[in-house]
Amino acid sequence: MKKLKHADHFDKIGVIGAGAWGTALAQVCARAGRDVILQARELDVVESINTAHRNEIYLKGIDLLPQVRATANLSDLAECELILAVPPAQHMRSTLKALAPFISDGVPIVLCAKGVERGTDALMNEVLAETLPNATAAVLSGPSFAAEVARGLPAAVTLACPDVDLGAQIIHTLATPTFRPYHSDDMIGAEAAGALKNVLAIACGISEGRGLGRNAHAALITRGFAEILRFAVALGARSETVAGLCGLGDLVLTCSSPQSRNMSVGLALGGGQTLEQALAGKVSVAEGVESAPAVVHLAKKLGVELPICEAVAAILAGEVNVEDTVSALMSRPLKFETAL
Ligand SMILES: NC(=O)C1=CN([C@@H]2O[C@H](COP(=O)(O)OP(=O)(O)OC[C@H]3O[C@@H](n4cnc5c(N)ncnc54)[C@H](O)[C@@H]3O)[C@@H](O)[C@H]2O)C=CC1
Ligand SMILES: O=C(CO)COP(=O)(O)O
Repeated sequence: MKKLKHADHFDKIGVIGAGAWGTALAQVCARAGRDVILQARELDVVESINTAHRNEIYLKGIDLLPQVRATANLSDLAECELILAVPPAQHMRSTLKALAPFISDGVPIVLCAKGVERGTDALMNEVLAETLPNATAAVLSGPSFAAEVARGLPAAVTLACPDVDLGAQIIHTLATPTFRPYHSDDMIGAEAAGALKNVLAIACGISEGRGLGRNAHAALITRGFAEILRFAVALGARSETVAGLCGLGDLVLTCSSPQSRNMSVGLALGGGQTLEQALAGKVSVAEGVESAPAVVHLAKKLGVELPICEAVAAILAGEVNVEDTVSALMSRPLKFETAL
């Protein structure tokens, strides 16, 4: 296999996964002047992007640049110098396995899913290490609703890559006047924060849907931030990462807008719907629903207490109701206000 030589930026970019975020990121690449190819599983998505320059299934009503080309074939990504992997977290393993025969040794893969794998409790970089051991990992995370990014509204995100030179190349590849990636070397912190904020957004949605008020909302965000910090640091991350865009930034965004799929699942649950009703008819993914049990399981292994995430997992599993959960959270032993 051919070894890649890194330049100042990458020109040929492959994006796997044409959901809302993969499509928006392909648009970012095109806007940055890169040669981008977007791989979709659904033939009607490929057709719609290549003919109407729209992804009407996952990113309705947004015009895409004609330079965003779609394909159903992973083999069309063979010449790409950089791959953005954007499937839902629970499908990252199968997606990377399917990609394996087509990519060059050592090709950098930017992991863009926010979640923890159920059954293994693996972060996405661990899934990558197991499926494509020769690939170089980076993580893209941060406050970035796909529709806003695709429209060209300003957004700033974290690009975490332990290889400083490679990280610099990736941010220069993706940066545009409206998309500003900041480089970090703390991949674990970015991944941990991205996975937990989705679970915490469900909690904020439940609170909002049940009419628990602004005080409860602020308390959930703040104590949720403490949970991210404990969890990330226990995994070996730095606390300053959690204070950045991929942590505090994304937590604030996702917990504050019904644009968030995770928050809207919470809103429905808080409003009295069952999980089945809340998810009915949705084509889009709410990662917190899938990741909550894995997050809680991994935290137990790490010896980290995550009362809010545990409460969300129990509500999602139908084990407890909202009222009893709120009472249980409020009657925990009183303590010093420390995050760690
Ligand atoms: N939508 C957003 O604003 C953002 C999403 N993300 C993250 O990006 C990841 C992907 O989310 P979205 O693009 O929003 O997805 P989406 O909810 O828009 O679409 C679902 C995606 O899942 C794919 N899919 C369904 N079954 C699959 C399977 N068996 N194997 C592989 N793929 C399958 C579909 O093809 C589609 O690409 C998630 O981890 C999400 O947290 C991150 C930042 C922003
Ligand atoms: O991760 C996101 C924004 O940064 C998108 O959040 P939702 O998946 O909850 O819509």
